[in-house]
Amino acid sequence: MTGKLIAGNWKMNGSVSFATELVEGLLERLNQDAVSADFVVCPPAALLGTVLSLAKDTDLAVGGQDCHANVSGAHTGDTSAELLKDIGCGYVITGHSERRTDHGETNADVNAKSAAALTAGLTPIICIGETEAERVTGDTLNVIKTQVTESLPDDCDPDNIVLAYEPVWAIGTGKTATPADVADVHNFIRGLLNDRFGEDAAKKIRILYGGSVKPENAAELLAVSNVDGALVGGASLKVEDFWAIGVR
Ligand SMILES: O=C[C@H](O)COP(=O)(O)O
Repeated sequence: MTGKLIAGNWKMNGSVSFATELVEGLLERLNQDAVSADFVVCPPAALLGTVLSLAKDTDLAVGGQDCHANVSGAHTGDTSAELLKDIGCGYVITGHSERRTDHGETNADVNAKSAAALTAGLTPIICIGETEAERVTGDTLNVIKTQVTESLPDDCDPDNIVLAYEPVWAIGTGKTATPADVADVHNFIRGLLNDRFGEDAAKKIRILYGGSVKPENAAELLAVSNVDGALVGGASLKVEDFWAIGVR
């Protein structure tokens, strides 16, 4: 692990002109500022070609928002991890709560997709997080434990995975978990990773926080123990805001 990882998930937003302007803005800043954070953008699949051609041979990494667990085959509308790797991606988001909800993805699905990503040579950003109902009933840590246990592939290499803790109730709502809440969950996740991989290996795994991260709260959240970066939705669509989250 080096600096913080700031990942932008554009979700189903953007256009060719939007992507061009945003990526050019990021590259301009990457060229000018001394940056310790690593930046990755995850545009919709249809914009990957545009973004990859702009980001080629730069420090801006690019990722997909999902991949299929299979290498190829009759899976209309899906994209394999191999293809993402082939076109130049370095990352892929797996198990985002919107895919778990919209497409019924289970921990087993997320595990299989993450394994496919690793096999293809991509770094999966594996998303976990409790719903509001689970939080209210005090089940947060149980849910997190199950998700971490079941979503991470058996033989995954800690060097090549990223976790993202995103409380579902904080996504796109403007509600953010308090630094104390984030610390509790991130420290708990680190403990689970320590148990599974051993402390030396587990410390290589970056644990991102996601859920209404913006320039105004980024410094506080990124200063929390075991918060190694951010997975940013809405604020990643504005170059000034996305940049300000990672460079302060
Ligand atoms: O993947 C990103 C997260 O879902 C967070 O989205 P948000 O920053 O719009 O709350």
